Parts: sequence; structure tokens; C-alpha cells
Amino acid sequence: MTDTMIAVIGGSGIYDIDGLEGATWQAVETPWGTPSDEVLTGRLDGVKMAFLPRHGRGHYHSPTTVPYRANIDALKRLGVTDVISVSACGSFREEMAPGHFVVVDDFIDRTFAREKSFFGEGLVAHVSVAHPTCPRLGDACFTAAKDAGITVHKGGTYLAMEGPQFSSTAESRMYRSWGCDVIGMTNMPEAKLAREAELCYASIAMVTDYDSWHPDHGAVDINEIIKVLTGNADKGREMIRRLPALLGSDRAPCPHHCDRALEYALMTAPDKRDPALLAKLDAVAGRVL
Ligand SMILES: CSC[C@H]1O[C@H](OP(=O)(O)O)[C@H](O)[C@@H]1O
Ligand SMILES: Nc1ncnc2[nH]cnc12
Repeated sequence: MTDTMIAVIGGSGIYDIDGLEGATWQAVETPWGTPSDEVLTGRLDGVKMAFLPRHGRGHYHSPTTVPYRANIDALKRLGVTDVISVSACGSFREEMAPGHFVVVDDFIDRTFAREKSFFGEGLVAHVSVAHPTCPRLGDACFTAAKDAGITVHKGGTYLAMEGPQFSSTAESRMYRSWGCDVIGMTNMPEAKLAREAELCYASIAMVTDYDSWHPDHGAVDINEIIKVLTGNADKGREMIRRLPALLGSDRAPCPHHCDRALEYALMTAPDKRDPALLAKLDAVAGRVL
């Protein structure tokens, strides 16, 4: 049994969380560079918590420049066990309306200008992302959102686009025809990296708009998004407040094996491994090295 430590990665509109006892902003350096910002640590209902604003306080990083590897490494280094992303997104479903939350359980990754793995030449690893989110963590988020009075949908496929521009109408219609439910710019490669770092990962998509497919809604308008975001951010904070009580402070091994994802993933023979890369992987893969 280890201590639970829940990290919240706050997306657009969420730059802090309330109510942490002993709250301290902590600078963390990593072999993968500097994270998006300092990490806020403390306790909520006796459970260890961390909070990292994905774009930095003041919204400094674009979806492409977010240092995803440094962020995940920093959380792992601090002892985080469970990562919850809280993100703004567009919706491809009439019934997933602005103001609603969606517990995402799958992704299509269309990003192309980001570093997507901690591994590579000198230590090759292949983890499974067939089920990229942790059902145990997703269920807790669903319950927390419901208890906070939020309209929340269980399950949804998130299309991760590069951005920063929003989609064209043709792209939006195509993603909808692929069966995607929501769209955003940040959950990939974040979810893949969390899996490589053996962290449980769940994503809550807070719907802000209907992207550009909807005949009764115009093009995505950032001013409209910001209005919805303000309300969503308060709801997001209400949901977060309820999570520690649901997850508890003693953490058993993940029943879905998220925390053992690297068990059979390493391919490179021990004598062929690059010592410099191994040193960089001390936090992410130390358990299996
Ligand atoms: C402010 S709308 C576009 C922006 O918001 C989302 O970011 P995050 O996932 O961090 O909440 C979306 O992915 C875009 O980056
Ligand atoms: N329609 C949209 N597309 C991509 N990212 C978003 N974030 C919020 N709304 C979005």
C-alpha cells in the first residue's frame, strides 16, 4: 500500500485550486526541462494533492509548446500516483452541451509537432494505450462531478488536434463522422506520457462550444468560450474538492495495471542501453531499471 497523491492538471481557465492545507508552490526541475509552472502541493481532506496549470499561470504556453514530458516527469518525481486532467473542449454531440462535463475514455491523436515519448534510441519501450485512461479514476471523477450537481457524461472519445487554430467545418464534420465526441488540443501526448510513467490518468472534458459542425451555432468564438469557461472552472473546482474523499489516502495497486505499464515494455538489451538516457529516466522508469 502506498500513499495516494492526486495531481490535477488544470487546463484553460483553471490556474489554481482552492482549499489545500499547507499549500506551497514548488519549483521542480526535470531532465526533460522546466514544467509549465511551479507545482502547487498540499493536502485536501488529508490526501496529498498537487496542482499544475498546464499553460502556466497567465496562460503562457500554447498547446504545442506545453512541456508535456517535463510536466509528467515532475509529477512522478513528486510522488504523484493519479493524474486528472481538467480541460476545455468542443463538442461533436448535440447532447454534450456547453457547460456539461465528459469523462473521456479514449482518444484519437492527430497532434504532430510534439515529443510523444520518454523512450527512444538507447532505450526502446512500447506500452499499450489500448485503454488510455484509468477506469477507477474516471469513475471517481464521474461520481465527484455528479455529487457536485454537474451534468456529466460517462465515456467519450477526445480528438486531440495540434491547433492553435480551431478546426475548419470540413474537419469538424469529418471528426464527427469518425465517432469522436469532443475535441481539444492538449490531452495528447499527455495521456500517453502518463501511461509510460506508470501513472493512472483520467480526463474530464468541460464542454465550451459545439466546434464548427453545428448548423445552429456559428464558428468557434473564443469570447464565447471564455464566458463558458468561467462557469466551468468553478464547477471543475467543485468536482476536484470531492475527489480525495472518494479516492482515499491509501492506494492499492491499480486494478487496471496502469502502475505496472512498463512491466514488459522495455525492448533494448541491458548491454545496449544508453546510460545518459537511463539517467534521464530515473523518475519515470526507475521502478523497472
Ligand atoms: C481556450 S480554448 C482552446 C484551448 O483550450 C483547451 O486547453 P486545455 O485542454 O488545456 O483546457 C484546448 O485544448 C485548447 O488548448
Ligand atoms: N472547439 C474546440 N476545438 C479545440 N479545442 C477546444 N477547446 C475548447 N473548444 C475547442
